Amino acid sequence: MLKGAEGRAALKDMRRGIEREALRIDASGHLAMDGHPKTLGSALTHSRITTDYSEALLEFITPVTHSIDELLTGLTETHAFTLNQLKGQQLWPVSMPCYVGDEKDIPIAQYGSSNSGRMKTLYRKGLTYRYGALMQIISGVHFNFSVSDELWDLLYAQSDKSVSRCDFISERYFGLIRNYRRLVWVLPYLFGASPALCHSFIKEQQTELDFEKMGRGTLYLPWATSLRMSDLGYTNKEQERLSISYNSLADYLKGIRAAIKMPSDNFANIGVKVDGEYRQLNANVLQIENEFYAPIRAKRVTRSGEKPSEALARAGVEYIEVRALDVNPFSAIGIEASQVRFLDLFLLHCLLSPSATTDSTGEQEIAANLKAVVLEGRKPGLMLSQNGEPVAREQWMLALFAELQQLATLLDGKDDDQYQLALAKWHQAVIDPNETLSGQVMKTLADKGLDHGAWVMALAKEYQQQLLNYPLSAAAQASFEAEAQASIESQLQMEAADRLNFDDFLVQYFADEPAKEAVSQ
Ligand SMILES: Nc1ncnc2c1ncn2[C@@H]1O[C@H](COP(=O)(O)OP(=O)(O)OP(=O)(O)O)[C@@H](O)[C@H]1O
Ligand SMILES: N[C@@H](CCC(=O)O)C(=O)O
Ligand SMILES: N[C@@H](CS)C(=O)O
Repeated sequence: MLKGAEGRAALKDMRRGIEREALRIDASGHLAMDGHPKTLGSALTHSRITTDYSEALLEFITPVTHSIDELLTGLTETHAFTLNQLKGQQLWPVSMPCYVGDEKDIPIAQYGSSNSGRMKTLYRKGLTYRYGALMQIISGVHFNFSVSDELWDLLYAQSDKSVSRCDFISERYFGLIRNYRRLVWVLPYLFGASPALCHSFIKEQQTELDFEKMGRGTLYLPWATSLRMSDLGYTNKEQERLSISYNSLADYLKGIRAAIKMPSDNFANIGVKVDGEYRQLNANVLQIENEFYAPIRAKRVTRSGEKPSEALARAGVEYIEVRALDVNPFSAIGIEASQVRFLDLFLLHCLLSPSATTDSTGEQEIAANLKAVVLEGRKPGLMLSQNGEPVAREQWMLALFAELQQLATLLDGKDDDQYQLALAKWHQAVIDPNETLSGQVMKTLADKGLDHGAWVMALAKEYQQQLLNYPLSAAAQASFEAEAQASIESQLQMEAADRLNFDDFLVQYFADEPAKEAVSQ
């Protein structure tokens, strides 16, 4: 049905958005200790330049677009504008942080005196008490994705229409999510780029991982792909007991709603308000839904004051957020076009393939496969488990790539080869693990005989030059300057408009909305 011109056009018209995080560092490679530069505008209200956990952890957000070129050009322009404002500071171009002095010195992001701004900073203070600042300055790239309305029309027309179009879309996005979770290990295998880290990252952490040492201060695991996605990285054990279901939007919302109300003894021991001072938003397993660190999220753009789950309950799933990407060290903007095209194919495959619901056995298999690939994904002959049966990593990937090849050929049609070229590039990594990003990182460190930190510093400098030389148009420059100014005005207006005191604001935010079932539009 999708092979005809109409189906092909409907498939091709995907929409994408990228969020890229990067630490600001000084010329010696140490974490920048100054505040978010005023010339970048307000981190609270700017639509494209904000901060994540730390005042030094920049986050660049692209507007949603159908065009891959526009997506990556927009991301590049944001990087170039920002580098021009950083007065010699650079961006740390890998996921795992380095050269952090005392963890207590890591500045959490500040968003001003408005209630929303204070809530964002308090949330981050809670994350600090719960997980430590070092984990929270790990950087990632998030890939946001949706398919066209035309594709939904075609798929819905083919369905039995037993549910509304809106509910049909939500359930199909959850089918995508379930297939993605069964295959999520493919992403750290291909794109994981944190097989090594600076010993300073481990210093206080207990780890049973038997790291090997390289140079003066580099620790690595010989076959690792993404330590960022390991227990040492941007994950947390406390959330494993949540067992949030992806079998339907309704089940998912039930799980999320329960989690933000589930008390945690560990986090209660921190205290919520001690001697009149807040330490965290509350003592639940999740302070807010953002704290659920899953490798993929169902999303809908929220209205002002709306929680992510309320937006989903109001009008169903609008897009999905892939959160399993390390920063690509071989790109000045943290991601390259061939990765975007692979992700298009991968996510379309997850959407269009049959998708069984998952039970606890399936969840265990998903977790075991991911852990194996994160810690030793490049190991020759690595065996994984598919529907309870042992399968070699290479064999599973070859079967997957054969299916993606059909999609690539269909999307390219007669007049293009971009998807087939992208797939062919990453197919090399299926055959030879050295062609994966983590394989290339290890090869680079070995060839250059460099410490991880020294290599990353050299990259940071190279990308600084590249981005400072980027020919930012006068119009783009003016647009960034105007938005920076407007965002500062907007923050001041928010601060002036607050009527509630902070305590009452938090009470209102967490007030029990009548449970809204997932509704048809
Ligand atoms: N329909 C859509 N399809 C694909 N991408 C979308 C769609 N709508 C929004 N996006 C993208 O999703 C991203 C949203 O990022 P943003 O940081 O603004 O929101 P968020 O992720 O919900 O916020 P936070 O990071 O604080 O949780 C943007 O890159 C945007 O372009
Ligand atoms: N820094 C986290 C993401 C932070 C967040 O939850 O947005 C990462 O490495 O993906
Ligand atoms: N973005 C991360 C760190 S602030 C979170 O929402 O938890």
